[in-house]
Amino acid sequence: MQIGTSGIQIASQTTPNHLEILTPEALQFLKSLHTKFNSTRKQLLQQRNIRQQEINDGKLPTFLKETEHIRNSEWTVSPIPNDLLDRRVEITGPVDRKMIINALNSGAKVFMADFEDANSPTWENALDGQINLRDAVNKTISYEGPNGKTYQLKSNVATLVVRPRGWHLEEKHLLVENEPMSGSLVDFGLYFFHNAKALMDRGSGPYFYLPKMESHLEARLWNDVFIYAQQYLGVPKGTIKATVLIETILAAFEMDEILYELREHSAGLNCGRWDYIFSYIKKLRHQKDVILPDRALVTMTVPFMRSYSLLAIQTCHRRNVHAIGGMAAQIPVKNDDEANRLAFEKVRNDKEREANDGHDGTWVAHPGLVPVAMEVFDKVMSGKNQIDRKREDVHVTAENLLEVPKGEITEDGLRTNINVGIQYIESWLCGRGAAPIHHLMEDAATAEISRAQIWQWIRHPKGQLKDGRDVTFELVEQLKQEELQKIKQQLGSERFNSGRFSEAVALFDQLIAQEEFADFLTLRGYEIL
Ligand SMILES: CC(=O)SCCNC(=O)CCNC(=O)[C@H](O)C(C)(C)COP(=O)(O)OP(=O)(O)OC[C@H]1O[C@@H](n2cnc3c(N)ncnc32)[C@H](O)[C@@H]1OP(=O)(O)O
Ligand SMILES: O=CC(=O)O
Ligand SMILES: [Mg+2]
Repeated sequence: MQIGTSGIQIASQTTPNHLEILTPEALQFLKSLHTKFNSTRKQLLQQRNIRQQEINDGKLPTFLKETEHIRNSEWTVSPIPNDLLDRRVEITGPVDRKMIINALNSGAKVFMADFEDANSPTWENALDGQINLRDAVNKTISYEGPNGKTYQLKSNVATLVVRPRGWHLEEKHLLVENEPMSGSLVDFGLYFFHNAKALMDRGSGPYFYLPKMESHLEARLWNDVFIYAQQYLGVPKGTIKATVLIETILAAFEMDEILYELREHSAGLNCGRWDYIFSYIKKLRHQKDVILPDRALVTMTVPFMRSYSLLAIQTCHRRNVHAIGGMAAQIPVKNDDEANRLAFEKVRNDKEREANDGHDGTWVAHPGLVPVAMEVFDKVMSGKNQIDRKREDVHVTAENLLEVPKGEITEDGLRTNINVGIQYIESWLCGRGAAPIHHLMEDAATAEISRAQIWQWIRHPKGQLKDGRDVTFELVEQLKQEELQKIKQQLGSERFNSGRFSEAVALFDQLIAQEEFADFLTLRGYEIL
C-alpha cells in the first residue's frame, strides 16, 4: 500500500509508466472529486434500490409529474462543437493499445474508447488504458504486434470520445480513508486531467459517453462534476461534451430531463440497446406479466424497443442535438462466406432502419463494418446529421415503452444463454471485456441479458420452453454440463484448463441461484478480478 501526498492509498503495484498517470497533481484532483461527489453518488445508488422496491410493489415506471414543466417547455442544448456535428458512424472498443489505433484509423467519424461494457476493469487495463489514450491524444501512439506488424495513426482520424465506468462501479485500488473511489470519477478524472488542454489545443475537446444512468438526478451529478472539473483546470464552462446512453428503462422516461440537466454539456443521447434490454428484465423482473422470449428475438423491431428509439430521436431533435443509434452485435465471420453475408445483411438492415427513422449516426463493433454503416447513412443523410427532422409525428406513451414482446423460449435460447454467459464471464475474468462468441460481439451488457433471462425464466410462472418443459434449476444444470463439454471441445482442453472456467462457472451459478437478483454481474465479478 502506497500513500502519496494527496492522501490517496494505492492498493496495488504500480509500474513507472503508471506513475506518469498517477502523478501527485492528478491524484490530488481525483481526491477532490471524491471528497466533493462520492457521497452524492452513494445516495443516488441508494435511490436506485428504493425505486426498485417501489417497482416490485407495483409502481411501474412512468413520466415524472414533478418535471412536466421541463418536458413541456421550449429550450435547446448549447451548440455542438464542429468535430461532433457529423457522427454518422461511430466505432467502439476497449482501451487496448492496438485497438485504439485501429479504431481511430477505421474511417469512422467517432471512436468511443470504452472503460465500461467492453472493458474488464483490471488495474492494468484501467491504467494502461489511460496511457494509451494520452498517447492517442498526443498522436504519439504506436504499437508493434507479436508478428512484427506495426501500427500508427493516419493523418485523418476519428474524433475521440471516452466512456468512463458507470456510477455503480468502484476502483478498489484507489482508496481515500479506506473507502474505494468511484470508477466513474477515476476514469473521467484521469482522462480529463491529462488530456483536456491538449485536446482543446488540437481543436477538439474532452468528450464523453455516460453509461447506465437511471435518472436525471444522476445526470445532474455528472453535470456538477463537469462544472467543478472545468473550474479546477481553468477550462471554460461547456467545454466538456457528453452523450448519455439511454440504456435503462427508467432513463427512457427522463430523456428530456437528462438533456436539460446537461444542457450546457450535452452532445445528445444514444440508444444503448443491450443494457436497455437487460434493464427492462432487471427492473420488471417481479412483474407477473413481464417475461421476454429468447434473446435473439428481442430485436430493435419489437414494439418496446422501437418505441424507445423513436422517442430518443424525437426528444433529441426537439432539443437540437444528436440521437445516435445502437450496436448491431454482428461482426465479420471468417472462413464462411454465407454466414458473413448474412451478418452484413443484418447490420445493413439495422442501420437502414435507424437512418430512415431519423437517427443521426450509429455504432459498429468492428472496423470491417464501418463501410456498410457509412454507405447506409450517406444514402439517407445528405447533411452532417438530420436534427432538422423533428419527427413530430411520433407519439410514444408509457404503455408503448413497457409493452411486453411476444415470442417463445426455446431450449436453444436457454443453451445459448448458458454458453455465452459462462464464456463471457471467463473472458472478463481473464481481462478481456469484449469477446467474439458464436460470431457475435459479446460484452458486459449482452452477457447481463443472458444471465438475467435464466434467473427470470427459472422463477417466472411463464418460464416454460416451447415444448412445455418448465425452466428449472435441474434443467439449467443439465444443459450447463453439456454446454461446458461443447466449450471445452471447441476451445481445446489446454485453453479450457488454463483459463478461469471454474471461477466463471461458480460466478454464473451464484448469479442464477441467488434469490436476490444481483444488480450487475461486474460487481460480483470485481470481487475476484
Ligand atoms: C453493448 C455495448 O456496449 S457495445 C460497445 C461495447 N463493445 C465493444 O466496443 C466491442 C467492440 N468490438 C470488439 O471488441 C471486437 O470486435 C471483438 C472482441 C468483438 C472481436 O475482436 P477480434 O476477435 O479481434 O476480431 P477480428 O479478429 O475480426 O479483428 C480483426 C482486426 O480488427 C481489429 N478490431 C476488431 N474490432 C475492433 C474494434 N472494435 N476497434 C478497433 N479494432 C478492432 C482487431 O484488433 C484486428 O486487428 P489486426 O488485424 O490489426 O490484428
Ligand atoms: O452500451 C451499449 C449497450 O447497448 O448497452
Ligand atoms: Mg451499455
